[in-house]
Amino acid sequence: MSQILTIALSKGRILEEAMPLFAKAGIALAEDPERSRKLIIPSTQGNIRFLIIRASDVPTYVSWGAADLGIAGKDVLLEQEGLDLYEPLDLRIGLCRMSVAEPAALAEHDRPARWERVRIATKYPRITRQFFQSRGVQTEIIKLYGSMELAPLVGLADRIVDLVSTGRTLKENGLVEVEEIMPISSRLVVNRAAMKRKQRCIDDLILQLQESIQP
Ligand SMILES: Nc1ncnc2c1ncn2[C@@H]1O[C@H](COP(=O)(O)OP(=O)(O)OP(=O)(O)O)[C@@H](O)[C@H]1O
Ligand SMILES: O=P(O)(O)OC[C@H]1O[C@H](OP(=O)(O)OP(=O)(O)O)[C@H](O)[C@@H]1O
Repeated sequence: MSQILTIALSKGRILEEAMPLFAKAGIALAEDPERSRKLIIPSTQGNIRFLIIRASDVPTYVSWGAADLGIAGKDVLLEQEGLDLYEPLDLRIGLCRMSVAEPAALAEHDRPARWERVRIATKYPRITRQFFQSRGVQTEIIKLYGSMELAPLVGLADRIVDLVSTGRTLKENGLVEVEEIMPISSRLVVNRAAMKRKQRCIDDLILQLQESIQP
């Protein structure tokens, strides 16, 4: 008898981009989570169910074993301390990059190689601290939960660290990307105990998803 697998993911872009991968593996959600208010959604394939949660909560559910697997951005995974998750697959969805950006006027005469002290607004204080520390730059970090692009426009910070994809959000707010910190994509993460207890089901799912990933 096959065991039940619980997969945690977030609504919005991850759900949108992950659904075609699951569909290629023969797995579909029984209800559309963008319409339903249900937080546990069964799949059409009996032994898999989905938990619909905030993107930044996915690692928590998986590391405590409340979900066996999850899909989370590398940004979210790197930002949370002390995670012990197995990360078997880069799903190559949610593709973007983590970058430092600043007002175009500042960028005209700014020299990133000469930064000594910067004031940065970001949702990612840990990644930001590590990046600037590795370059010997002192940071004052202002933690925000969204709309980082606003901060330099109203004097809350000189610069931001945020995700960039098309660059449209930066452009429409008069900001430019000055340094790329790292490329970002979403990963399949697995609870370590579940990996042992439900090894066959999880291995099968990993293999199926691997075949669905765009080269
Ligand atoms: N513009 C983008 N293009 C591509 N991928 C992105 C983009 N912005 C974010 N992502 C990726 O998608 C993931 C989920 O982003 P989403 O915007 O759905 O959630 P969120 O609002 O950041 O999370 P939370 O609700 O927990 O604050 C991010 O962690 C990141 O890996
Ligand atoms: O380069 P672009 O294609 O414009 O994408 C970048 C934007 O996407 C993300 O925000 P998102 O749309 O997820 O909004 P939120 O994080 O504030 O929910 C990110 O925080 C940027 O603001």
